[in-house]
Amino acid sequence: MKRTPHTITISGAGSCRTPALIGTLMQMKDRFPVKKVIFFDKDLNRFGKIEDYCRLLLHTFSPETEVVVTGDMDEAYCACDFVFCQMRVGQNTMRSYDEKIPLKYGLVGQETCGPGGFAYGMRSIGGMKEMVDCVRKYSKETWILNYTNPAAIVGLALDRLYPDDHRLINMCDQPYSMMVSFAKILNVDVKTLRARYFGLNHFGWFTALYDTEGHDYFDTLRDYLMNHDFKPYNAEQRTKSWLDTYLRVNKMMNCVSEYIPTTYLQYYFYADEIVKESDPQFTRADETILTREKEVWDVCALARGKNELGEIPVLTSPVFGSMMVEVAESIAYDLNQEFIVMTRNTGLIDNFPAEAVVEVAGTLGKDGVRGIPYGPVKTFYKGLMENQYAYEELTCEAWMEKDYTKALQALTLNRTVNDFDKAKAVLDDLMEVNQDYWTLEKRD
Ligand SMILES: NC(=O)c1ccc[n+]([C@@H]2O[C@H](COP(=O)([O-])OP(=O)(O)OC[C@H]3O[C@@H](n4cnc5c(N)ncnc54)[C@H](O)[C@@H]3O)[C@@H](O)[C@H]2O)c1
Ligand SMILES: O=P(O)(O)OC[C@H]1O[C@H](O[C@H]2[C@H](O)[C@@H](O)[C@@H](O)O[C@@H]2CO)[C@H](O)[C@@H](O)[C@@H]1O
Ligand SMILES: [Mn+2]
Repeated sequence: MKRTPHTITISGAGSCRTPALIGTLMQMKDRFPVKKVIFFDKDLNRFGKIEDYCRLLLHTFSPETEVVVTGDMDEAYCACDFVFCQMRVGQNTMRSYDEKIPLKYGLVGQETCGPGGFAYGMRSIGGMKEMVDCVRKYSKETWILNYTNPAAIVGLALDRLYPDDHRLINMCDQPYSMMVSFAKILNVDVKTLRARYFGLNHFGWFTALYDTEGHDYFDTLRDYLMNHDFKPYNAEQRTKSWLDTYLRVNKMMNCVSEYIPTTYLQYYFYADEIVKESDPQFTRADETILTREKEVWDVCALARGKNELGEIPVLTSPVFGSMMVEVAESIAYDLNQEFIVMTRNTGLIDNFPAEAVVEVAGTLGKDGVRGIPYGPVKTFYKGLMENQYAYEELTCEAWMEKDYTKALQALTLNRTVNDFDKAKAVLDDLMEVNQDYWTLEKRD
């Protein structure tokens, strides 16, 4: 049966992931056809680096698709079926501060974890609220598929701000990416793999892995990871920093091996070691500018002024882009495909607060996310999650109430910090450089 085509708005269209997202959308155009693509960014100069390439891909593979480029929020959000949201509020300039300021105090400097994730979260909540308010001014029907980070903070804040909005969905590609890597190790088709998983975003564990025929792969995979380096599915394209990030999954499993931890848990278990290995003058923000951004922009430059694709490569994204399109497809055509999803807990993890936003296996369909009940989690994991959830909750409350004390409490609770004085020092520095994005008031 022919599938109804949809109108999508890409928010944060200037992202260096957009060209590969469009390439993937074109690869999957029969599964999720698009009648109109609206590219929206607050910085159209940045989108300008990739605009000709994106237009050329759409023109080549789906000439019937209408293309709109706009810097006007109302035009972007007034009439779309789906928003694919991938904004980076503050762009790479602010990512760089997020990563470098904590390192000054011997603290983890990371995009989504620790003080950097806190500062980024405080920026993202504002940008996301502005977007959701604008979309909802026009329609309650539009699906908002959010990938903006830190998804844990953004997801929790949006759940608190829009508690009845089941068309507002937050996703992370990290569990998906790990499953693609597991499939490669096991030499099986990832489409046949199903997982059981629990945690918070960027703070979770795989606890089961089997295929649609019921073959259980978990013990085989665990044994493999106890004895072999964990490499991402696309190791040859990864920088050393990402390869090291995957290797610490082995390291974590050499201590506690009953489950498979997601990569970013390492920032909470090996904070000191990671800080020692970090260069405070050159962090991941610098690396992405010199690698991914440059490579993408170089390919896109080949399309400037061209009417035909010819030998210009079609960028695709087997994780970030594929997941986005599969999520939209599953919702649009009510396929109820399984993903690792973020959702309000409401008893899915039955010994964890009902109002937390957790990450578990679940399905996506016309009614939104349906989490699969997990059951209780064991004390070690529950303790870690409770601590992390308290940090996330205080971060959201600090933003909503502009409360300095709550921000300080949040940072002190964060396992990568754990020290009042360091928390205060890093908070004061972050607050200073984030003045245009968020403010806090001292009330004592
Ligand atoms: N959920 C996940 O697992 C996952 C995976 C990868 C990336 N991400 C996130 O996706 C986003 C994009 O990442 P990237 O590295 O490709 O970003 P990028 O820095 O290349 O591009 C982000 C774009 O967002 C734009 N932007 C900033 N504020 C905006 C706003 N209010 N409205 C619309 N656009 C705005 C910027 O101008 C920029 O062009 C980030 O938030 C990143 O953390 C999430
Ligand atoms: O440092 P970056 O910008 O390269 O990546 C930050 C993102 O990292 C995670 O996504 C990874 C994923 O874990 C990895 O396996 C692979 O597929 O690439 C993804 C990045 O494209 C994380 O989930 C994201 O939230 C981060 O933004
Ligand atoms: Mn993620």
